Amino acid sequence: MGCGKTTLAKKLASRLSYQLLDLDLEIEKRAGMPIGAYFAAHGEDAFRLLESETLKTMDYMADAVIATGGGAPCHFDNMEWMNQQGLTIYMEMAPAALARRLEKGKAKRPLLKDLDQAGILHFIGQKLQERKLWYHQAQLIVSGVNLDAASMEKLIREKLSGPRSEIAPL
Ligand SMILES: Nc1ncnc2c1ncn2[C@@H]1O[C@H](COP(=O)(O)OP(=O)(O)O)[C@@H](O)[C@H]1O
Ligand SMILES: O=C(O)C1=C[C@@H](OP(=O)(O)O)[C@@H](O)[C@H](O)C1
Ligand SMILES: [Mg+2]
Repeated sequence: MGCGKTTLAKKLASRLSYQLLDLDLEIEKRAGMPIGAYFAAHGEDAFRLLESETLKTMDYMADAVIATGGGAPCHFDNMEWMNQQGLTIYMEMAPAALARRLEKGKAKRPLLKDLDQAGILHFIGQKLQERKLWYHQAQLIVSGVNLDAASMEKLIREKLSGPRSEIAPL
């Protein structure tokens, strides 16, 4: 949460003229309500089921940039599934930098909405620790700090032209 997936996916899709999808928006369309309301009405376990089902059944073109929510890779076999579909990227950032960015947007994130700044920092640190097992399965790991679409495109092209890449070039 907060590393800039939603923001950068939009810019990257526009730069590459690729389709853009944000898994959270697709979930909101299916649920007919914002994620915060879905969490409040049905709880996190139901959200994770809907998230996994949406991830695996939404229509997307071969040329697509897809931003997921930060928890999506860490439930069910979602990460393995994504790794079979395309190039997965983890935008890594330190907890303090994430917490600073998330203070403003916490109302939209049900897991953070009731926490103060110190609470967000603690929660993010704990989640990163729990989730790194999945995040480190990403095929490309980049720093999310000061990352713009041009730099991201360059990093992706370098990865795809690498000697052991099994993914078709852009
Ligand atoms: N490169 C960046 N530099 C500074 N702030 C950013 C950057 N990218 C995103 N943000 C801000 O950080 C917050 C989280 O961004 P968002 O794209 O929603 O992240 P995610 O989808 O990973 O949770 C937003 O307030 C956004 O404006
Ligand atoms: O990390 C998480 O568990 C979540 C991240 C959110 O997406 P972003 O990572 O885009 O904020 C959203 O899916 C939901 O609030 C849960
Ligand atoms: Mg997002």
